[in-house]
Amino acid sequence: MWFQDLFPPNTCPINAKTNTFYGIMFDAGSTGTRIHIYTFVQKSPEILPELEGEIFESVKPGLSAYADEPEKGAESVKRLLDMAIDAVPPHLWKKTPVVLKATAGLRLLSEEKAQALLSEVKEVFEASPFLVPEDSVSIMDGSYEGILAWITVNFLTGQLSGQNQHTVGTLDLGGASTQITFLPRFEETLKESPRDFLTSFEMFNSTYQLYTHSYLGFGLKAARLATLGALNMEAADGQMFRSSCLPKQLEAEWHFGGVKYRYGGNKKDVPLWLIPSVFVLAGETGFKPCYLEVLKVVKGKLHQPDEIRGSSFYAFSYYYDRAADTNLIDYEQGGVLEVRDFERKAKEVCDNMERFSSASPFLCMDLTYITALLKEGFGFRDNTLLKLTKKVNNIETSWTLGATFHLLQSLGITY
Ligand SMILES: Nc1nc2c(ncn2[C@@H]2O[C@H](COP(=O)(O)OP(=O)(O)O)[C@@H](O)[C@H]2O)c(=O)[nH]1
Ligand SMILES: [Ca+2]
Repeated sequence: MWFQDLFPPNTCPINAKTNTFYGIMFDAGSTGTRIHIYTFVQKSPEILPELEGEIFESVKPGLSAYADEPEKGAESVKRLLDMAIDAVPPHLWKKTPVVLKATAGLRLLSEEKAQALLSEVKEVFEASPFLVPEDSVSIMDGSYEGILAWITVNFLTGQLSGQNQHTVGTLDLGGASTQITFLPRFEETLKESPRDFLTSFEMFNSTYQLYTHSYLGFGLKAARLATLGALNMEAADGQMFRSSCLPKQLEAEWHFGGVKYRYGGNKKDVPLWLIPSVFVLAGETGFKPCYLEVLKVVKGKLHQPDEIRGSSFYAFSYYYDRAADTNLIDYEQGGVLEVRDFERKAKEVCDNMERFSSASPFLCMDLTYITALLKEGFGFRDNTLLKLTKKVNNIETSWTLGATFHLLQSLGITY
């Protein structure tokens, strides 16, 4: 506006009562890249800034799909960044930090390919009018992914302010990795957990000692490959991977992380050695044989803290998507489920694959994996409650908000 050039931002009439500022956080996930543009309002210097709103947009595929053409990957980031040019008022561009953090997709690429992608993105940031902090483009450590998602959910549900803090644990199921995070209440948990599963984190003038772990290769899409016996096969082209979790007659192709995979159902005339599990017979499909196949991916591979068996958790990303796809929850509202609801739905889908064939051919495998991950992986009880949420107060439940708070704090923009 005309008068903005006449006044410094803080004394500008439009900002006379409050101080508005922005933060731009990119989530470079394994299945897509997303921009979150947050608006904060600082009403007075003594109190914490309030989150006023979020602009969110996403593109597919994720950066890791551009492993061999990093400039194209950076272009997808640039298109999203152009949205921020429109969203943030020009006089605040220079004060608005922009950061990208990549998760499991880039963790699984070679160091060289991942670095090429990151440096192309850095160039896009440096050519923009925004504040580019040091280390603005990086691969995030898995434990931060869990901590920051926990901060987001507990901030949005009001558990990080005031005296009576009843924090909730969080479960995130991505394409390539999965995270579990909670604040232990019992001494036993602290004693029995591997040291690198426990971490101290400071936020909003409090220190939280959290249990968190990120399991690389245990995201929903990586688990599909593991079930098919195709994980970490760089040259999978040509080979056919079969599973009793897929419709019997299916034969198709799938691209993930820049590799092409051929996969199909467990047909009767398939040679025995092509079937992934010794417990599964040729021609067999359905929940029982599928569960056996999936079980070998998770059983004995995850730490099971006793404390979580009876507590309830917030769950999002693919937990949410698959529950919504099968009408276990409302797509917009989310809902509360028990672990056994995923098992019931997995049985229904796997034992009637023809009926669900119009949905994704992986629906049976995905629901069975989620069931096995929750029960045999983390050791949850059948009646453990899961609160499935996509948004709280219209803000995405993503680690990106926690990361933005952390960023603003480290830049001294908030404290
Ligand atoms: N509600 C919501 N879901 C998200 C957001 N970002 C990613 N997801 C979900 O995350 C899942 C994909 O995981 P992704 O981040 O690509 O893989 P990762 O790198 O293994 O974490 C899908 O279920 C997405 O719907 C977000 O900001 N909001
Ligand atoms: Ca993710």
